[in-house]
Parts: sequence; C-alpha cells; structure tokens
Amino acid sequence: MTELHKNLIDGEWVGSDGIENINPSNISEVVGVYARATAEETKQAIAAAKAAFPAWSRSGILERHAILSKTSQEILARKQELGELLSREEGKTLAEGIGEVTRAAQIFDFFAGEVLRLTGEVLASVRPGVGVEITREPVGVIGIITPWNFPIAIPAWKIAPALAYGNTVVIKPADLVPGSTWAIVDILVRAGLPKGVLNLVMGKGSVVGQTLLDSPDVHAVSFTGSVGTGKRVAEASIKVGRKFQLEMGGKNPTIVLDDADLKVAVESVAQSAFFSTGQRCTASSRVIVTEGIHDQFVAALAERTAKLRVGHALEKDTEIGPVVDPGQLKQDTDYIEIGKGEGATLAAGGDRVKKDTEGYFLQPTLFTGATNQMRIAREEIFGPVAAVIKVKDYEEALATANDTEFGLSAGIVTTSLKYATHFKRNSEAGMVMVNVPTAGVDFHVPFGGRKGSSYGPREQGKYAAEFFTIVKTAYTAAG
Ligand SMILES: NC(=O)C1=CN([C@@H]2O[C@H](COP(=O)(O)OP(=O)(O)OC[C@H]3O[C@@H](n4cnc5c(N)ncnc54)[C@H](OP(=O)(O)O)[C@@H]3O)[C@@H](O)[C@H]2O)C=CC1
Ligand SMILES: O=C(O)CCC(=O)C(=O)O
Repeated sequence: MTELHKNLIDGEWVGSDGIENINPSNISEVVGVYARATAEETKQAIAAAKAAFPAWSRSGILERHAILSKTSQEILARKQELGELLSREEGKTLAEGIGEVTRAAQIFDFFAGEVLRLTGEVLASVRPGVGVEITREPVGVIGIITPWNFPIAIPAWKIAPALAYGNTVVIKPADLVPGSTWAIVDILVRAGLPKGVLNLVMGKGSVVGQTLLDSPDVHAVSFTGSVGTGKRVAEASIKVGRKFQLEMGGKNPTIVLDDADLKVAVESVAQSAFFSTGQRCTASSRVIVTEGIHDQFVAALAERTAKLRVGHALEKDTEIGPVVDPGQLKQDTDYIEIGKGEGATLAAGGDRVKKDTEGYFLQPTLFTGATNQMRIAREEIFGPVAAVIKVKDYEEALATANDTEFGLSAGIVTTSLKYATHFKRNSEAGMVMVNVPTAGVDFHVPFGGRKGSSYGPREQGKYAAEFFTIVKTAYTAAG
C-alpha cells in the first residue's frame, strides 16, 4: 500500500484518500499518492493562515532567516533524491531536475539573506520639524497557485519571499505534480515554521484554486499558469480588492542575424526551443532568421534537432524527456498538424517516439518556411515545437519579434554590438537575451514579462519585495 502524502492545515497533516501521481516516462509507475483537499479544507487552511499572521508578521528576523536557511541546506543536501522525484513526476531530464532543485535551494538561501536586508527610507518632510519614514510591511495571507512545468522552482520563488517578508501562505500546487511542493513544505515545517504559517492544499484548480480566489481572507494571489486561468485570478481578485501577480504565456522569439556565430546560434535555439521538452514559458518557439545565414542555419539546426536524444527522464543519455501528460501531448500533436496544414515545411521531427517504457515521448519538431501570421507562430504550444521565419534584415526581424501579444523573453544571436544594443533597447519583452538562450534564468534577478505575458510586480530577486510587502509612509513631528 503506497503511503498517502497529506495536506498540511494549521500544522496538522490531514486527508484520508488521494490520487496517484503518474510518471510520464513510464505510465505504469506511480510516483506517489497525494491527498486532494476539499473546498471546506481549503477554507480551514485560509483560516489557519489568517490566525497565524499576527505572530508571524512580528516574528524576529533571525527566526525567519534561520528557517529559510535551514530549508535551503536540506534541499541542497537532498538534491539527487528530490531531482529524481521531480523528473519522475514532471518528465524533465535528471540533469534538469537536479538543476531545478539546486535553483530552489539557492532561492531559499537568497531570501534567507533578504530577511536581513529589508530596508526602508528616512526623508525630511516639506514641513520643517517633521520626519518621514517609509517602511515595508507584510501583506497578510498569500494564496499561491503554481503550474506543473517547474514543480519545485516556482513554488520556491513564491513561498520563500512570502515567508521572508512576514506573510502567511496557502499554497495549491498543480494537481499533476504535487510531490515536489509536498517535499519542500515538509522540509520547511521540520525547519521550525510555526503552525498555520504555511498551509498546503493539493487538489484541483476548480475546487481548491477557486476557493482561494473566492476568499476575501486571501489578501494577495501569486499565480503562474495559463492565460485563461490568469484572467480568472484577475477578475476574482478585483472583485475582492486584493493584490495579484500573474505570470502566464509566452511566444518568445530568437533572432539570428547574418553575422551570428553559427554554433552559438544553433545551440542557443536548440536549448531554448527543445530543452525541458519545450515546456517553459520562456521557451523560444519563433526563430526569426535573416536571409544571408538562413539556409546554412536551418540545415545545421535541423541536423541538431534530429540528433536530440528523446527518452526516459532518468536515463543517462536522455536530452529531451517526455511531454507531461496526454492532454499536453494532444495539444502538441494538434499544433504539428496545424503547422502542416498552414503550409509550413516540416524540417525535423513531427512524430511520437516509441521507447521501452510507455510514456508520452515526442520528437522535437522544427518547421521552416513559417510566417508570423500562422497559428504556430502566434499561439503558445508549450511543447518541443519551433518555427523558423525568414526575414530580410534586422529591422524586419525586430518588427516580427515584437509582433506578438506576448512579451516574456526575447533573444538575439549576433556579433554586432550595434544590433545587440538596439535590440536590448527596443525589444518589447521583459527579459532580453543576447547570445544566450531565452530560457533558463538566474535566481537572484527580476523575472517577468510585458504585454499579455505578465501582470503586476516582478518576481524574484530583491524586486520580489514589491509584491510581497505593502509600503507605509509615516510622518513624525519632533516633539
Ligand atoms: N507560463 C507558464 O509558466 C505556464 C503556462 N502554461 C500554459 O497553460 C497551458 C495549460 O496548462 P495548465 O497547467 O492546465 O494551466 P492552468 O492555468 O490551468 O494551471 C495553472 C494552475 O492554476 C490552477 N487552476 C486551474 N483552474 C483554476 C481555477 N478555476 N481557479 C484557480 N486555480 C486554477 C491549476 O490547477 P490544476 O492543476 O488542477 O489544473 C494549476 O495549479 C499550457 O499548455 C501552457 O500553454 C502552463 C504552465 C505554466
Ligand atoms: O526559463 C526559466 O528558467 C524559467 C521558466 C519558467 O518560469 C516557466 O516556464 O514557467
């Protein structure tokens, strides 16, 4: 009998039955059984977080620092085991899984430091004899709703700042991948977090997530996921007058200019488009190439794409793990058919892959001859599918790159300082990458996009304070 991983509500592990977490590399393997919270349990979790807020918001910075620091150390010490768990539940390769776990440890370490570094400002008032102090205070109960594609890093980069700045938390991880979040909640609790400060409610978005959104006692919601659910978060939050932060889709371009180093261009695009099975909001699925280098680049990229090794996430040689589940696989294969139907040329991939185990394996797929008006160039696929668009020159490349409703990340591969500088200034994306992949960001600097990709203050780095605190301005007249 597989052990049930329970929800954490007010310091107690609760739940009597759950669902199986299935390995997408081998669908006959159950990774674990995880409880599903009811709406009533979610309300209890919110009430617990509310009750714990006054004490936690006034807790000493040393206590918070110590808990976050201890959590970071345990995550790092267990990176192999947790990396395997992550790769088994989500399907990214073991190297990627361990990398993501390491990133989670670094995030907790960073925010352990931020606890000690939170500052305010002291200014003179325009009125003589009056002083002005600007301080940051915690917001209250934070509802955190996370997607399946980064099962440990995204929960970490929302939980760590929320707790660091003195908020209490109710987290709902994606129903597909509850295991990694369960593991960090367990670590945080054993690191000494008082009861009620962090509550875990696993389960369905339509039940648990919706209950969080409907509650006026949730004072802020931090969300990463699809555009559709993001809009629901926005509407529900405006109704109750709470803060919210959304990280949603991307249709990220990479421009390859005639003067690019061919090797750098091929590697950068292959990584951006296909690593992590293309299941990253920062993945590059539009490759915009100027005509002088186009044919040479396309030939080299198609060759690299065809050689990428697809397989079981835990196998040593695997470069591309499986797609996360049958729903996402259908979305990917549907878009491959749409691309063919729209008249793009299939230059590599396009088919499912058969392996020793039954999993959702799909060849990395490259289209050429695409236009920026095709659906494969406008809509987020969220799989290992990329389309090359040929353009005349840098000016057309820039206009094409910016011609999208999204604006998360954007890349350029060039040896020209002039074009790199111009692109950094004129790209309509929140994150710009010069000669580096569009995906795979640092943990200590701001993360987020523009246009339809993001809403609200940036996540990560010291900029996270903007969302997870409220500014107070106090005026004092000297007696
Ligand atoms: N930008 C990004 O980082 C991501 C983008 N996506 C995009 O979204 C598509 C669909 O992915 P998916 O994971 O289904 O995205 P969703 O937006 O449906 O899921 C994200 C989170 O929101 C929850 N949720 C779903 N419905 C509600 C609701 N009514 N109220 C509150 N919370 C809710 C989900 O729960 P549950 O797990 O039960 O569905 C999950 O925890 C992908 O194909 C991709 O295009 C997906 C993941 C990340
Ligand atoms: O590219 C990264 O490192 C992060 C991507 C991400 O946050 C996402 O895909 O949701």
